[in-house]
Amino acid sequence: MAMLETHNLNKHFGGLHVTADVSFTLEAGKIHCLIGPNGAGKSTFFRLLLGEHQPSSGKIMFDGVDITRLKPFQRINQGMSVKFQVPGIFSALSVRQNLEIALQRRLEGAELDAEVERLLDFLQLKDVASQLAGNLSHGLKQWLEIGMAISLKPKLLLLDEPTAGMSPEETHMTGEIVKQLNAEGMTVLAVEHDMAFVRQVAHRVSVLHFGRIFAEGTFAEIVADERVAAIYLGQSHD
Ligand SMILES: Nc1ncnc2c1ncn2[C@@H]1O[C@H](COP(=O)(O)OP(=O)(O)OP(=O)(O)O)[C@@H](O)[C@H]1O
Repeated sequence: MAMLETHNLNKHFGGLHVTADVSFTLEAGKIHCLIGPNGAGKSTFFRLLLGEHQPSSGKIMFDGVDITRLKPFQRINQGMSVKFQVPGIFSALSVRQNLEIALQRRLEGAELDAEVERLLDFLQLKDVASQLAGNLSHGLKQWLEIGMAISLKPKLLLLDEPTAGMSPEETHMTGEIVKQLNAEGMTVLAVEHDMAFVRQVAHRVSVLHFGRIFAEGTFAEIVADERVAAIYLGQSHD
């Protein structure tokens, strides 16, 4: 079953055709990675899914509902959640307080406390629970962000370059977090440059190029595809 589908999605910025006729399916229960060279249109496609951009034409279905014209908050209410690269945490509050605030929309009392502890443990944030979120290392901040993004138990978690700026160890740990969330039932779509992460987590990979889906398959199929290698030649991958 499809968790998310786009049908002939298009986005123009003036004369620039940035999302070009994208028909994309994200199967429920999968981890799907979206890759592509710089400027391929990954961020724009992501923002169309979130409702931060309106498509010029086409349709977006989320868990059987047409969300094409829904506002971002309405999509969140339907069970979509996003972790951006830009921090959305409260720097002047402790790690624990950040999680409490995020979870308060869903839980209270002993259930809230138990879930805060569970997330601190799961995200390896127990030792820094009383530190100010603003003082965390880059990697720990990203995991706190993931904790906040999953606080409403979304059906679909969207991750925008979740491992940007991370060490290989932090990248690996992020992959393990994502795999565990997926094992518990969450569908995940990640825009990612780091191929080690993509190899670690992706059930399926889509390659965007000039705003179109250029290739799609398993990680092994994508890395073996000479056409995909060719579009990356001469590019720095961040
Ligand atoms: N708001 C906008 N107005 C005009 N052009 C835009 C806008 N947003 C994106 N673009 C253009 O659309 C193209 C695709 O950009 P986008 O950021 O979606 O690519 P990307 O694949 O996410 O790139 P990167 O990997 O470098 O972040 C670029 O040429 C960009 O300049």
